[in-house]
Amino acid sequence: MTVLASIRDLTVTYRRDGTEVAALKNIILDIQAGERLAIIGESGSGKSTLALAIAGLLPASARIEGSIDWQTSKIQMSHSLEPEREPFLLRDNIPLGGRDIGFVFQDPSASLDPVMTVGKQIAEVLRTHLNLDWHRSFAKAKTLLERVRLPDPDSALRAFPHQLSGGQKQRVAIAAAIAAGPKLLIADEATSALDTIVQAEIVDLIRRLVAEDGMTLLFISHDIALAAELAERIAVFRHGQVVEFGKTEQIVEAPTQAYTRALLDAHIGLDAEPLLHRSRLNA
Ligand SMILES: Nc1ncnc2c1ncn2[C@@H]1O[C@H](COP(=O)(O)OP(=O)(O)OP(=O)(O)O)[C@@H](O)[C@H]1O
Repeated sequence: MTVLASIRDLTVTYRRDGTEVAALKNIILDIQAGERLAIIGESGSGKSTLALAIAGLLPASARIEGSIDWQTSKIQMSHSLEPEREPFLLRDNIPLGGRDIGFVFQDPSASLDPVMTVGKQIAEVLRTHLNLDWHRSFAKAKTLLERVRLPDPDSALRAFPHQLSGGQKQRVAIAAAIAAGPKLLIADEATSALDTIVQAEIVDLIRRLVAEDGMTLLFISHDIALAAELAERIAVFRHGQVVEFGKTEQIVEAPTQAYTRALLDAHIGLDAEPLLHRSRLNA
Protein backbone atom coordinates (compact mmCIF):
# COMPACT_ATOMS: atom_id res chain seq x y z
CA MET A 1 0.00 0.00 0.00
CA THR A 2 1.13 3.55 -0.69
CA VAL A 3 1.65 5.85 2.23
CA LEU A 4 -0.34 9.06 1.88
CA ALA A 5 1.21 10.86 4.84
CA SER A 6 4.19 10.00 7.02
CA ILE A 7 4.00 11.64 10.40
CA ARG A 8 7.32 11.66 12.21
CA ASP A 9 8.05 12.84 15.76
CA LEU A 10 5.14 15.26 15.65
CA THR A 11 5.01 17.31 18.83
CA VAL A 12 2.47 20.12 19.24
CA THR A 13 2.59 22.48 22.19
CA TYR A 14 -0.03 25.14 22.88
CA ARG A 15 0.76 28.24 24.89
CA ARG A 16 -2.05 29.29 27.20
CA ASP A 17 -1.89 31.94 29.94
CA GLY A 18 1.88 31.73 30.11
CA THR A 19 1.91 27.94 30.48
CA GLU A 20 2.57 25.29 27.88
CA VAL A 21 0.30 22.34 27.12
CA ALA A 22 1.87 19.46 25.21
CA ALA A 23 -1.07 18.25 23.14
CA LEU A 24 0.90 15.77 21.02
CA LYS A 25 4.18 14.13 21.92
CA ASN A 26 6.44 12.50 19.32
CA ILE A 27 3.69 11.00 17.20
CA ILE A 28 4.86 8.51 14.60
CA LEU A 29 2.10 7.39 12.27
CA ASP A 30 1.71 6.43 8.62
CA ILE A 31 -1.62 7.03 6.91
CA GLN A 32 -2.02 4.62 4.01
CA ALA A 33 -3.63 5.88 0.81
CA GLY A 34 -7.21 4.66 0.57
CA GLU A 35 -7.51 3.32 4.10
CA ARG A 36 -10.11 4.10 6.75
CA LEU A 37 -8.12 4.97 9.85
CA ALA A 38 -9.72 5.82 13.19
CA ILE A 39 -8.09 7.90 15.91
CA ILE A 40 -9.72 7.22 19.24
CA GLY A 41 -9.15 8.33 22.80
CA GLU A 42 -10.77 10.22 25.60
CA SER A 43 -11.32 13.97 25.67
CA GLY A 44 -8.06 15.92 25.69
CA SER A 45 -5.95 13.05 24.32
CA GLY A 46 -4.89 15.13 21.31
CA LYS A 47 -7.14 13.74 18.56
CA SER A 48 -8.34 17.10 17.24
CA THR A 49 -4.84 18.55 17.46
CA LEU A 50 -3.62 15.73 15.21
CA ALA A 51 -6.44 16.40 12.72
CA LEU A 52 -5.70 20.14 12.68
CA ALA A 53 -1.96 19.52 12.28
CA ILE A 54 -2.59 17.23 9.31
CA ALA A 55 -4.92 19.77 7.72
CA GLY A 56 -2.51 22.64 8.42
CA LEU A 57 -5.13 24.38 10.54
CA LEU A 58 -3.38 24.70 13.90
CA PRO A 59 -3.60 28.14 15.51
CA ALA A 60 -0.56 30.40 15.36
CA SER A 61 -0.12 29.93 19.11
CA ALA A 62 0.79 26.28 18.59
CA ARG A 63 4.45 25.26 18.40
CA ILE A 64 4.93 22.43 15.94
CA GLU A 65 7.95 20.13 15.81
CA GLY A 66 8.55 17.07 13.66
CA SER A 67 7.31 16.48 10.15
CA ILE A 68 4.38 15.39 8.01
CA ASP A 69 5.55 14.20 4.60
CA TRP A 70 3.01 13.81 1.84
CA GLN A 71 3.80 11.19 -0.71
CA THR A 72 1.23 12.15 -3.26
CA SER A 73 3.09 11.73 -6.49
CA LYS A 74 2.64 7.96 -6.37
CA ILE A 75 -1.13 8.16 -5.89
CA GLN A 76 -3.20 7.19 -8.84
CA MET A 77 -6.25 9.26 -9.63
CA SER A 78 -9.46 7.37 -9.10
CA HIS A 79 -11.35 6.54 -12.27
CA SER A 80 -14.46 8.02 -10.68
CA LEU A 81 -12.94 11.50 -10.75
CA GLU A 82 -14.83 13.86 -12.98
CA PRO A 83 -13.11 15.60 -15.90
CA GLU A 84 -13.05 19.07 -14.39
CA ARG A 85 -11.41 17.83 -11.25
CA GLU A 86 -7.79 18.84 -10.88
CA PRO A 87 -5.12 16.21 -10.44
CA PHE A 88 -3.90 15.82 -6.89
CA LEU A 89 -0.90 18.07 -7.20
CA LEU A 90 0.57 19.62 -4.14
CA ARG A 91 2.35 22.90 -4.04
CA ASP A 92 5.61 22.52 -2.15
CA ASN A 93 4.33 19.10 -1.14
CA ILE A 94 1.81 20.66 1.24
CA PRO A 95 -1.83 19.76 0.67
CA LEU A 96 -4.35 22.54 0.31
CA GLY A 97 -7.18 22.46 2.84
CA GLY A 98 -10.59 22.33 1.18
CA ARG A 99 -9.17 20.96 -2.04
CA ASP A 100 -6.80 18.14 -1.08
CA ILE A 101 -8.17 17.64 2.42
CA GLY A 102 -11.87 17.79 3.28
CA PHE A 103 -12.77 18.46 6.90
CA VAL A 104 -16.04 17.64 8.66
CA PHE A 105 -16.37 19.01 12.19
CA GLN A 106 -18.60 17.97 15.08
CA ASP A 107 -20.95 20.93 14.86
CA PRO A 108 -22.26 21.55 11.34
CA SER A 109 -23.80 24.87 12.44
CA ALA A 110 -20.33 26.16 13.23
CA SER A 111 -18.89 25.13 9.87
CA LEU A 112 -21.78 26.51 7.78
CA ASP A 113 -22.38 30.21 7.20
CA PRO A 114 -25.82 31.02 8.69
CA VAL A 115 -26.58 33.83 6.21
CA MET A 116 -25.61 32.06 3.00
CA THR A 117 -27.78 29.53 1.18
CA VAL A 118 -26.65 25.93 1.17
CA GLY A 119 -26.23 25.99 -2.61
CA LYS A 120 -24.01 29.06 -2.54
CA GLN A 121 -21.78 27.61 0.19
CA ILE A 122 -21.09 24.47 -1.80
CA ALA A 123 -20.79 26.42 -5.06
CA GLU A 124 -18.17 28.68 -3.43
CA VAL A 125 -15.97 25.64 -2.75
CA LEU A 126 -16.28 24.58 -6.38
CA ARG A 127 -15.54 28.05 -7.72
CA THR A 128 -12.55 28.48 -5.43
CA HIS A 129 -10.90 25.12 -5.92
CA LEU A 130 -12.08 23.91 -9.31
CA ASN A 131 -12.42 27.29 -11.06
CA LEU A 132 -15.95 26.55 -12.20
CA ASP A 133 -18.35 29.36 -13.16
CA TRP A 134 -21.44 29.94 -11.03
CA HIS A 135 -23.76 28.04 -13.35
CA ARG A 136 -21.64 24.89 -13.31
CA SER A 137 -20.91 25.30 -9.61
CA PHE A 138 -24.62 25.32 -8.76
CA ALA A 139 -25.30 22.36 -11.05
CA LYS A 140 -22.55 20.41 -9.34
CA ALA A 141 -23.72 21.55 -5.90
CA LYS A 142 -27.10 20.01 -6.69
CA THR A 143 -25.42 16.73 -7.71
CA LEU A 144 -23.51 16.77 -4.42
CA LEU A 145 -26.72 17.31 -2.44
CA GLU A 146 -28.17 14.30 -4.27
CA ARG A 147 -25.06 12.27 -3.43
CA VAL A 148 -25.43 13.03 0.28
CA ARG A 149 -29.13 12.06 -0.04
CA LEU A 150 -30.80 15.29 0.99
CA PRO A 151 -34.52 14.70 0.45
CA ASP A 152 -35.24 17.64 -1.88
CA PRO A 153 -31.96 18.90 -3.39
CA ASP A 154 -33.64 21.69 -5.38
CA SER A 155 -35.15 23.35 -2.32
CA ALA A 156 -32.09 22.50 -0.22
CA LEU A 157 -29.96 24.55 -2.66
CA ARG A 158 -32.03 27.62 -1.76
CA ALA A 159 -32.34 26.83 1.97
CA PHE A 160 -30.43 28.50 4.78
CA PRO A 161 -28.73 26.21 7.33
CA HIS A 162 -31.26 27.01 10.10
CA GLN A 163 -34.01 25.55 7.93
CA LEU A 164 -32.40 22.10 8.06
CA SER A 165 -32.20 19.48 10.80
CA GLY A 166 -28.88 18.65 12.50
CA GLY A 167 -28.44 15.53 10.38
CA GLN A 168 -29.30 17.41 7.17
CA LYS A 169 -26.83 20.17 8.06
CA GLN A 170 -24.13 17.55 8.57
CA ARG A 171 -24.98 16.12 5.12
CA VAL A 172 -24.50 19.62 3.66
CA ALA A 173 -21.18 20.01 5.52
CA ILE A 174 -20.06 16.65 4.10
CA ALA A 175 -21.13 17.72 0.58
CA ALA A 176 -19.02 20.88 0.95
CA ALA A 177 -16.08 18.89 2.35
CA ILE A 178 -15.98 16.49 -0.62
CA ALA A 179 -16.92 19.06 -3.29
CA ALA A 180 -13.40 19.68 -4.57
CA GLY A 181 -12.55 15.98 -4.64
CA PRO A 182 -10.14 15.74 -1.70
CA LYS A 183 -7.92 12.69 -1.41
CA LEU A 184 -8.20 12.77 2.38
CA LEU A 185 -11.43 13.25 4.32
CA ILE A 186 -11.06 14.07 8.01
CA ALA A 187 -14.20 13.55 10.10
CA ASP A 188 -13.59 14.95 13.61
CA GLU A 189 -16.36 13.71 15.91
CA ALA A 190 -18.61 14.28 12.90
CA THR A 191 -21.46 12.25 14.38
CA SER A 192 -21.06 13.04 18.08
CA ALA A 193 -23.72 15.77 18.18
CA LEU A 194 -26.33 13.61 16.47
CA ASP A 195 -28.80 11.09 17.90
CA THR A 196 -28.03 7.41 17.48
CA ILE A 197 -30.14 6.77 14.37
CA VAL A 198 -28.87 9.84 12.51
CA GLN A 199 -25.36 8.97 13.67
CA ALA A 200 -25.60 5.55 12.00
CA GLU A 201 -26.94 7.16 8.80
CA ILE A 202 -24.05 9.63 8.67
CA VAL A 203 -21.52 6.83 9.30
CA ASP A 204 -23.09 4.90 6.39
CA LEU A 205 -22.95 8.01 4.22
CA ILE A 206 -19.27 8.63 4.99
CA ARG A 207 -18.44 4.98 4.27
CA ARG A 208 -20.25 5.11 0.91
CA LEU A 209 -18.73 8.42 -0.23
CA VAL A 210 -15.22 7.36 0.79
CA ALA A 211 -15.61 4.15 -1.22
CA GLU A 212 -17.16 5.87 -4.26
CA ASP A 213 -14.47 8.56 -4.47
CA GLY A 214 -11.54 6.41 -3.40
CA MET A 215 -10.77 8.79 -0.53
CA THR A 216 -8.61 8.10 2.50
CA LEU A 217 -10.58 8.55 5.71
CA LEU A 218 -9.33 9.80 9.06
CA PHE A 219 -12.21 9.17 11.44
CA ILE A 220 -11.77 10.81 14.83
CA SER A 221 -13.98 9.63 17.66
CA HIS A 222 -14.09 9.01 21.38
CA ASP A 223 -16.35 6.02 20.63
CA ILE A 224 -14.36 2.83 20.04
CA ALA A 225 -17.43 0.87 18.92
CA LEU A 226 -18.32 3.45 16.27
CA ALA A 227 -14.71 3.56 15.12
CA ALA A 228 -14.65 -0.24 14.86
CA GLU A 229 -17.69 -0.17 12.56
CA LEU A 230 -15.99 2.09 10.07
CA ALA A 231 -12.23 1.79 10.30
CA GLU A 232 -9.78 -0.82 9.07
CA ARG A 233 -7.11 0.37 11.50
CA ILE A 234 -7.37 2.11 14.84
CA ALA A 235 -4.81 4.28 16.64
CA VAL A 236 -5.51 4.71 20.35
CA PHE A 237 -4.39 8.06 21.75
CA ARG A 238 -3.79 8.91 25.39
CA HIS A 239 -2.21 12.06 26.84
CA GLY A 240 -0.96 13.10 23.41
CA GLN A 241 0.68 9.78 22.58
CA VAL A 242 -0.20 6.71 20.53
CA VAL A 243 -0.58 3.91 23.06
CA GLU A 244 -1.76 1.24 20.63
CA PHE A 245 -2.08 1.01 16.86
CA GLY A 246 -3.25 -1.87 14.74
CA LYS A 247 -5.93 -3.51 12.67
CA THR A 248 -9.44 -3.05 14.01
CA GLU A 249 -9.84 -6.78 14.66
CA GLN A 250 -6.65 -6.89 16.67
CA ILE A 251 -7.50 -3.79 18.70
CA VAL A 252 -11.00 -5.04 19.49
CA GLU A 253 -10.27 -8.72 19.89
CA ALA A 254 -6.82 -8.74 21.48
CA PRO A 255 -5.77 -5.31 22.74
CA THR A 256 -2.29 -5.33 24.20
CA GLN A 257 -2.72 -2.23 26.36
CA ALA A 258 -4.74 -2.02 29.55
CA TYR A 259 -5.97 1.42 28.46
CA THR A 260 -7.46 0.04 25.23
CA ARG A 261 -9.08 -2.76 27.23
CA ALA A 262 -10.55 -0.16 29.57
CA LEU A 263 -11.99 1.77 26.62
CA LEU A 264 -13.55 -1.44 25.33
CA ASP A 265 -14.90 -2.35 28.76
CA ALA A 266 -16.29 1.15 29.23
CA HIS A 267 -18.43 0.77 26.16
CA ILE A 268 -21.81 -0.05 27.62
CA GLY A 269 -23.06 -3.46 26.59
CA LEU A 270 -19.99 -4.06 24.49
CA ASP A 271 -19.83 -7.57 23.18
CA ALA A 272 -16.68 -8.35 21.19
CA GLU A 273 -18.46 -10.80 18.90
CA PRO A 274 -21.06 -8.49 17.32
CA LEU A 275 -18.55 -5.63 17.23
CA LEU A 276 -16.14 -7.73 15.24
CA HIS A 277 -18.88 -9.23 13.14
CA ARG A 278 -19.99 -5.76 12.09
CA SER A 279 -16.48 -4.56 11.31
CA ARG A 280 -15.86 -7.63 9.11
CA LEU A 281 -19.12 -7.10 7.25
CA ASN A 282 -18.13 -3.55 6.53
CA ALA A 283 -14.58 -4.28 5.48
N1 LIG B 1 -6.15 26.20 21.06
C1 LIG B 1 -5.70 25.63 22.18
N2 LIG B 1 -5.02 26.36 23.09
C2 LIG B 1 -4.53 25.79 24.21
N3 LIG B 1 -4.70 24.48 24.52
C3 LIG B 1 -5.38 23.70 23.66
C4 LIG B 1 -5.92 24.24 22.44
N4 LIG B 1 -6.55 23.24 21.78
C5 LIG B 1 -6.41 22.13 22.55
N5 LIG B 1 -5.71 22.40 23.66
C6 LIG B 1 -5.32 21.44 24.72
O1 LIG B 1 -4.57 20.40 24.10
C7 LIG B 1 -4.92 19.12 24.62
C8 LIG B 1 -5.44 18.21 23.52
O2 LIG B 1 -6.66 18.75 23.03
P1 LIG B 1 -7.44 18.14 21.77
O3 LIG B 1 -8.61 19.02 21.51
O4 LIG B 1 -6.48 17.90 20.67
O5 LIG B 1 -7.92 16.74 22.35
P2 LIG B 1 -9.12 15.81 21.87
O6 LIG B 1 -8.69 14.40 22.12
O7 LIG B 1 -9.51 16.15 20.48
O8 LIG B 1 -10.27 16.21 22.88
P3 LIG B 1 -11.84 16.42 22.58
O9 LIG B 1 -12.37 15.07 22.19
O10 LIG B 1 -12.36 16.91 23.89
O11 LIG B 1 -11.94 17.45 21.49
C9 LIG B 1 -5.94 19.40 25.74
O12 LIG B 1 -5.24 19.49 26.95
C10 LIG B 1 -6.51 20.75 25.34
O13 LIG B 1 -6.98 21.44 26.48
